[in-house]
Amino acid sequence: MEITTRNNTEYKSKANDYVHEVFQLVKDRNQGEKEFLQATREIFDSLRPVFLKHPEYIHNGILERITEPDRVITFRVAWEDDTGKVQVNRGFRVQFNNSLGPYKGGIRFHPTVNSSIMKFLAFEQTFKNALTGQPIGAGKGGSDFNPKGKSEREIMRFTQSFITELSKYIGPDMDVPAGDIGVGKREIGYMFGQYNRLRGGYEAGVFTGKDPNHGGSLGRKEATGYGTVYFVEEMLKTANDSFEGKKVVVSGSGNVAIYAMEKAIELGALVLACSDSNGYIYDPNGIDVETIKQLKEFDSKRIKEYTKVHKNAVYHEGCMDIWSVACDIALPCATQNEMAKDDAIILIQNGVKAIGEGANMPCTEDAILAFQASGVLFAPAKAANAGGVAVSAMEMSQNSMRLSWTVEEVDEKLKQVMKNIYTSCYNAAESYGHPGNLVIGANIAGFLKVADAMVAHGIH
Ligand SMILES: NC(=O)c1ccc[n+]([C@@H]2O[C@H](COP(=O)([O-])OP(=O)(O)OC[C@H]3O[C@@H](n4cnc5c(N)ncnc54)[C@H](O)[C@@H]3O)[C@@H](O)[C@H]2O)c1
Repeated sequence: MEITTRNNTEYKSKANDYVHEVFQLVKDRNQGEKEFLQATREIFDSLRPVFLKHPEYIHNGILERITEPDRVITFRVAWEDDTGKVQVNRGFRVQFNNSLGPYKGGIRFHPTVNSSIMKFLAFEQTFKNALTGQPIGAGKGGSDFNPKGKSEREIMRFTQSFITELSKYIGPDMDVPAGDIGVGKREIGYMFGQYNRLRGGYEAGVFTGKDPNHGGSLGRKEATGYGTVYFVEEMLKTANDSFEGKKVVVSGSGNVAIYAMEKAIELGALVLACSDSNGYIYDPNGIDVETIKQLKEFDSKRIKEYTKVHKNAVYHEGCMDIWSVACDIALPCATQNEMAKDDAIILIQNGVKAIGEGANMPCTEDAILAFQASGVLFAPAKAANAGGVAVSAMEMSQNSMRLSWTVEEVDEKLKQVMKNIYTSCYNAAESYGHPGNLVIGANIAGFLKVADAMVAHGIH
């Protein structure tokens, strides 16, 4: 494509046509994959101004290539339950883009896992990992296996079967998985053990999120939640504000939610509510994170048990109503599409000032638009929750060097990464004509890094 005059009307329409045509192509090729199409649509909308400045990306077909995964691996996972019955689940690994480094992204065990969800997560990961500034590509994997109600041995047998197949496609310089929903350090431990058994060696850098006692990084467990709060803190700073004295609501009570609450409290906030998939608790005295840790990390109990220890707290059945709790800052940290437009409107009416996405794509497109239209500060997931993968990349470095950094060293580096991410999102939004819009800023800043590497590596 020959483009000589930039920023003129003719070229503007060429850039728009390009985005429109490629989106049509993506839609036709990925019919019915609603989460994946939702994620691509958001990116495409943000990138229009980029193609106005950079016709070379059109010339190199970057949008067509960046939306097509390098490969999607689907496989059968057969395993035997405690009664001796054979069970079959489906396993996935989407290796989306390795222009910046080995594929990197978590593994999710949840009954809702399907091809669309895997692809959306891996696609988002492409931009997120680029934003960290570290040498990591992007992938995501998982299975529709439901760990709820399974015995420890069933989880081990399933995980070993899953990794026996996946081991053919991963490795420290090839693809480095980590945890996600339903996959914590216990499951990573089983995967790591089985992988090494199959390979007959000890490849420390093949998984991240390992136990710090054997190859994991200190500070990894806390990284996503802490990182989200560090990012929101930077965002608040530009509005001369902080977490001090703020009322905060956090959805979820898993890995991300727990450490987001912990850091917000450390910075002087009062966390009023948190949830699990059954319901939410409201504690007017402020959520006691140690009780949540005990319930979720050690006892595997439902969140309603919290009220047995804290008599002032109230349990509400149904997790979605958590957004009716009035707050200054809302941190959705549970799952995708958990905050819809109606929730956004209630939050806005209740005076919310800032939103930080700890989970991946927790807010629907309508909800984001409503926040932006009302001047609510909005921190998008691919920037705000990149702290987890950033510390995962630090785990890879430590494994390669065969040494361990202290928790303070890791936290300091994490803080710096989150500040850098904030600055690059902020600057990209400004230089492409959308000051303050961090959704657009994150998409553009992440895209530019990957796109430049793709151009440099030639067409393939
Ligand atoms: N763990 C990480 O390092 C990391 C990094 C980046 C992004 N994420 C994303 O953060 C989100 C949470 O991941 P996690 O690692 O904390 O998982 P987790 O399995 O530790 O916790 C998930 C929590 O959400 C709750 N939940 C599920 N559906 C819910 C709903 N509809 N409403 C309220 N609560 C609900 C579960 O009960 C659980 O408490 C996911 O979107 C994940 O992809 C995680």
